[in-house]
Amino acid sequence: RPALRMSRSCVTAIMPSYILGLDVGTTSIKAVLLESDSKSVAASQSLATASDIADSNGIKAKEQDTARILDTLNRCVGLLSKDKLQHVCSIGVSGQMHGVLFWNAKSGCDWSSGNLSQLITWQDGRCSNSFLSSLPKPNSHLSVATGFGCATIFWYMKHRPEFLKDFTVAGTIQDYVVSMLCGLDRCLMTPQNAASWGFYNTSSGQWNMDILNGAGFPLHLLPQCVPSGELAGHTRSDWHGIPAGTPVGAALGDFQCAVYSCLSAQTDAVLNISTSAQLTFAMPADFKPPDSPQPESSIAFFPYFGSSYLAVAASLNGGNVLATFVEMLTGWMKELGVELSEQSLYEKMIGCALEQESSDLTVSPTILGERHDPFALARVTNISACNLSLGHVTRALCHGILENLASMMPPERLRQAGVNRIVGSGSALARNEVLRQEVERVFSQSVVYGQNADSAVGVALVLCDRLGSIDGASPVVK
Ligand SMILES: Nc1ncnc2c1ncn2[C@@H]1O[C@H](COP(=O)(O)OP(=O)(O)O)[C@@H](O)[C@H]1O
Ligand SMILES: O=C(CO)[C@@H](O)[C@H](O)[C@H](O)[C@H](O)COP(=O)(O)O
Repeated sequence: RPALRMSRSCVTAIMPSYILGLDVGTTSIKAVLLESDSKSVAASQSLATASDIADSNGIKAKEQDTARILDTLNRCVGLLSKDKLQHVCSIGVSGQMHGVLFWNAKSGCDWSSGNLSQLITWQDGRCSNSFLSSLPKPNSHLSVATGFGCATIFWYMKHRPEFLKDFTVAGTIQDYVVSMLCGLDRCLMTPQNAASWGFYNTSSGQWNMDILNGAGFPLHLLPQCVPSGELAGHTRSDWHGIPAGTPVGAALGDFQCAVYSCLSAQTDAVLNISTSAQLTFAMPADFKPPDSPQPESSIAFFPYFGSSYLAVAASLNGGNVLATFVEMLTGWMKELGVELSEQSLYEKMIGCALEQESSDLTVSPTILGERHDPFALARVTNISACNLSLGHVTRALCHGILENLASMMPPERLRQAGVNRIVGSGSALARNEVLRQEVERVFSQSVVYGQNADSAVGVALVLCDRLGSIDGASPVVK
């Protein structure tokens, strides 16, 4: 619905305004334009970043090429209509949690600045269990796992201290994007992302300064926290036609934003499957997390907005399991001298598995282990001569992904929490009918699929609901 709206310094013609929602995912960038009055999606684009870097040092590193991510982000936004971009009234950014990249404030505020590290992602495996147990115990209800920002920084302190000396700022990839857009000389981080780094107390809203200081941690690399849903600043220059001075929200977690895009009732749970997978429900408003970490629990309590929490089974093994299978097939076919695009492989796999309604092949698909059980790697059992077709294997993989999630968050646990419906989100689920069938098979609750349910839409909705589209909403930091 077009509206007469105040725009920066003048009253402009009747023209809808939009909120740009960006999600920097592990596999792809998503960009949506949300019409701010109707809250409907006016346009969306998605591009794979193809940014994974091979682990050349054998340390189980999982890094991504930051320059490629940023280039993909710029290309993705560039695919949206220029006309609409000129009417963007605020920008929200979400992205993959837990990971860390480093930059230099002095050379910063420039997309192409030289002194920028690669992104060490949530899938990184360099922090062994013995290394993690050598770290101080956090004052938080969340335990620290490999791939968490603070654990990664501790790893650099021990193994490559000289590396850290080159950088003055650290943050998640989505924090970096916000810093660049606003020209910030430091990193502002919301509790959603801070909690995902470890050594952050969600009740007090503070980093574990004393504990970290006592362990010699470089405190200057800790971002400054701002509440989830607040502004971080304004764009410092024109960006793809979006005028300078446009308000930008402090970056949020992709998981919370996916939930925000489709959680409408206390009796709903949200199942998001993208590269990873999360099954979550909202805790009652008066819920307080436990005092200390529970590393063996498959359910964690992550901060949502204000003082509310989400109970989540955050599986490290979601769409990436299928992506790894596709990669394996591609590698084998290459060795055999056959070529088939990724897209056709997915189509054929899904097609074959739809024909194969069930399989007695059993796949436990935890190729990355799980945070509560890092040593339980994937297994294939019950192999017979009759269950090795592409249909059987794909069906068993998809079933295994859902069985694993259900073992982390059993249907009975959902029932006890009053959940009677599961809302599906995420593009791995949206693009894979076999996964959807398996959700419906494994969980007894009814299942619906959110339209436009993903993090980019969620973060745009947050901006829409929390800040309105009124120009000049005051930022936390100017
Ligand atoms: N052509 C395809 N058909 C079906 N599923 C796909 C296809 N391409 C990728 N996927 C799935 O989507 C997942 C990535 O989803 P995406 O939403 O892009 O992730 P993220 O939000 O983590 O960046 C992959 O891990 C894979 O399982
Ligand atoms: O692990 C958690 C929460 O602990 C996840 O919810 C978190 O979003 C993910 O680890 C990463 O952010 C990756 O998300 P995605 O790229 O799979 O969408």
